[in-house]
Amino acid sequence: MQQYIQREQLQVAPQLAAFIEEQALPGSEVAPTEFWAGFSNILAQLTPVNDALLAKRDLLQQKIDAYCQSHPTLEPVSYKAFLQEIGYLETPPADFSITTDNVDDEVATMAGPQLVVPINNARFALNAANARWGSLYDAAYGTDVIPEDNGATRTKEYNPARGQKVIQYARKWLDVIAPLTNGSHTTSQGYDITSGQLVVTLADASTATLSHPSQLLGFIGDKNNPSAILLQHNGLHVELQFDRTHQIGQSDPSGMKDILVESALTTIMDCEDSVAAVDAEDKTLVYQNWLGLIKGTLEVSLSKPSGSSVRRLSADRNYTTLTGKSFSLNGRSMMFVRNVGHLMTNDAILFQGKPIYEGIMDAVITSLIAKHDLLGNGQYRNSKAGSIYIVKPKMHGSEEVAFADTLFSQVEDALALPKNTLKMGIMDEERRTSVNLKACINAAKARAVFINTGFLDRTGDEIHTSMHLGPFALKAEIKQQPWLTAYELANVKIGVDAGMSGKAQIGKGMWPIPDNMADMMQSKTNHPQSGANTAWVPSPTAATLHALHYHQIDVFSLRNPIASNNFDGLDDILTVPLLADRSSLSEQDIQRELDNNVQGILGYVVRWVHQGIGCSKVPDINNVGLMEDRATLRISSQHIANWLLHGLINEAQINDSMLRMAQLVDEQNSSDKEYIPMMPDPIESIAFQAAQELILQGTEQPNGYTEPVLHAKRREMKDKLVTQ
Ligand SMILES: CC(=O)SCCNC(=O)CCNC(=O)[C@H](O)C(C)(C)COP(=O)(O)OP(=O)(O)OC[C@H]1O[C@@H](n2cnc3c(N)ncnc32)[C@H](O)[C@@H]1OP(=O)(O)O
Ligand SMILES: O=CC(=O)O
Ligand SMILES: [Mg+2]
Repeated sequence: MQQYIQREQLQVAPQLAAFIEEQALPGSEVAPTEFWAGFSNILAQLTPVNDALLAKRDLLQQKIDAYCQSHPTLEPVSYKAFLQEIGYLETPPADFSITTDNVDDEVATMAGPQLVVPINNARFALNAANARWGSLYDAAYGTDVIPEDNGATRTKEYNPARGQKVIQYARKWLDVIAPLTNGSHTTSQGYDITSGQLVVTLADASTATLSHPSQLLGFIGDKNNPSAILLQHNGLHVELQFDRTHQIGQSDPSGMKDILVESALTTIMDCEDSVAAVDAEDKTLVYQNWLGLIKGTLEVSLSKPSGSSVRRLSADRNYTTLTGKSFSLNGRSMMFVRNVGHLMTNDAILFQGKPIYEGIMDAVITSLIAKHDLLGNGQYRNSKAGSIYIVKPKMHGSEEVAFADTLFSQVEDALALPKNTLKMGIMDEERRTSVNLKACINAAKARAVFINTGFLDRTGDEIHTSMHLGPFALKAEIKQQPWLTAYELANVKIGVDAGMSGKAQIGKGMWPIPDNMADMMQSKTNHPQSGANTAWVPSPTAATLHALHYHQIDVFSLRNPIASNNFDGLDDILTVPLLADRSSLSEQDIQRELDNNVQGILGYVVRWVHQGIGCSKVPDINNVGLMEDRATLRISSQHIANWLLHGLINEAQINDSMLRMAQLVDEQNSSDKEYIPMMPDPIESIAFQAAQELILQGTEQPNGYTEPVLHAKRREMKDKLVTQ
C-alpha cells in the first residue's frame, strides 16, 4: 500500500514530496506552501476539464465506430459532413501568425537534427545532451555508411583499411560543407590560416582557399599551427581537428585527426513514450534526472574496455576569432522536456482521494525544475532566451491544445513565471489534430514552438479511428498510401502559413531503424527537403550523420515556395489506408505479418513489464533491429486487433504465434542477465499477459493507447518482484 503525506489538498508519496521539498523547491523562489497550494488549485480547476476532454474522445470514437459500421465504403463528401457535424472536423480559424517570443536560435532560426532520449536513463540522457557535437570519423567508422568490403571490416581495434575509407567519406562531405576554390579536401596536405584566410595545401603543392571565405569563423591554438579550425555552413558549425601525435592525425598528410560536426541542436528529454514510469518511485527518478540535467549536476560512472570515466554535461567550446577575440559555442544540445499527454493518471499524488492526471503533474514539476535554468542556478544555461520548452504529445484537436495552453498559464502563475515562458511543442500525431492543425496551432499561438509529425502514433491512431471500416493494409504498405504523404506535406504547409518560420520548429519524425545508417543517409534527406527544420533521430551517431543533410539542403530557402503554393491535403488525409484486396494476400503473407507484429510486441513488452525499460531495439522478422516504443506498440497491437476484428486471423492463430514468438524473443534476450523469460510458462508471465491483453482487447483501448495495460501490468510486476 502506498503511504502518503498531506500537503494542502494533496496526498503526496513521501519520496516525491521529499524530492520536491529538498531538491526542486530550494532556490526556485517558490515557497513550499505556495507551491502545494498552487498545485492543488490547478488540480481543482483543471481535473474536471481533463475528464470532460477524455469523455469527448470516447464519444467521438463511438460515433465514428457506428458510422464506419454502417458505411462500409466512405463517400468523401458525406463522410466529411458527418465529421463536421459531430465536431471532429473543426471550422479552421482565420489566417494568423504565431506570436511566440524569446525563442532560442536552435529552435527558431537553425535547421538540424533533434535527438530523443528516455530521461530515466541517465547514461543515455547525458550522452544526448552532449550530442550537440559528434565525431564524423567515429560515426562513419562505427556504422554501415562505410561498406565492409575490401578489408574495411568494422573491428574494435582500429582497422586502417576502414579508416582510409572513413577519411575519404568525411573529406568528400567537407567538399559539400566547405567547398574550395580549387581542388578537394580529399587530397589536402595541410591547413593553416594566413592573412585571415583558410589556406589548404593540395597534393600538387598548390594552394586553395574557401570558395566562401566568410565560412571561416575562428580557431583553437596557434593561428599558424591550429589544433582546430571552426567553419560554418547553413548556420551549422564544423570543427576540423588536428593532432600529428594522434593515431589518425599522424598518418594523415594534413594532420587532421577528426571532423567534429554540430549535430543534435536540440534534444527531447522524454518522460513519455520511451519511458516506463508508473508510480512515485519511477516518477521521482524521471524528475531527479531532469533536475540534474538542468542544474548540471547529473553524473554517471562508466566502465568500458577503454577504461573508467565519469560522464557529465560537456562544457562550451572556446575559440579565437581571426582578430584575436575569444568566443564560445554551446557545448550542449538545447533541451526540451516531453511531458506525458492528457490520458493517464498516476498515484504518486492523490487529489480528493484519486490519482491525479500525470500530464498536470509533469507540467507543474518539470516547469518548477526548469525554472532553475532561468534563475541561473545551473552550471550551464539551457535556454539563453529565457524559455522552458515542453513537448506536449497525443493531443486530439484544438480544445485539447487550448487546455494545455490553460494548464501552462496556470503553472506560470503558480511558479511566478512571466506569461508565455512555457513554450509548447505540439505533436501532430493524432488524426483529430492533423485535420485541425491550423486551429490547434492557433490555440497556443503565443507559445507554440514546434509542430512535429509523430507518424508512429499517428499510424496507430489512423488504425484505431477507422477500426470498424475494414481490414487495414499491411503495416509496411500503410506508409505508402496517400494519407501519409498528405499529412506530412500539410504539416509543413500549415506551419509555414502560421508564421512558424524564424520563430519555431517544423519537425519530422523518428528514424526507427537505429543500426541502418546507410539507409538513413539515403532517405532522411526527404525531411529537410520537405521544408522541415528538424527531424528526429534515435542516437547521437544518427544525429551526426543526419546533420550532414542540413548542409546538403538549405531548408529555409525552401519555405517561400511552400508559402506560395495552395496545397490542401485534407481529402487525402481522410482517405483510410485499407487493404485494397483481401484476396491478394496469401495465407503465408498473413502469417508473416502476424508473426512480425507479435514478435515486435512481445520483444518490447517483455522488457517494459518485466524490467521497466521503456524503449528497446527489437529485431524484426528479418533480424533488423527496430526502435520500439509505446507508439510502435500501438501500431502493432492495433493492427492485429483490426485483422482479428475483420476475420483475417483468428484467436487460435494469434495464440499459436504468441507462443512461438515468445520462445524466439526469450532466445534473442538470452545474453541479458537481468532478463526474465516468458517461457516455459507464458500464462504466468505478466508480460505475456500484457501482450495478450493489448491484442485481444485492442479495439477497446482508449484511442488504441497501450499505456493503460502497460502501466497496470508493470505495477503488478513490481509488486511481484517485491514479494518474491
Ligand atoms: C515514437 C516516438 O515517440 S520516438 C521517441 C522515443 N524514442 C526514443 O527516444 C529512442 C531513443 N533511442 C534509444 O532509446 C536507443 O537508441 C535504443 C533503445 C533504440 C537502442 O538502444 P541500445 O540498443 O542500447 O543502443 P546501442 O547499443 O546501439 O548504443 C548504445 C550507446 O549509444 C548511446 N545511445 C543510444 N541511443 C541514445 C540516445 N537516444 N541518446 C543518447 N545516447 C544514446 C548510449 O549512451 C550508448 O553509449 P554509451 O555506452 O557510451 O553510453
Ligand atoms: O512521438 C512520435 C511518434 O511518431 O509517435
Ligand atoms: Mg508519439
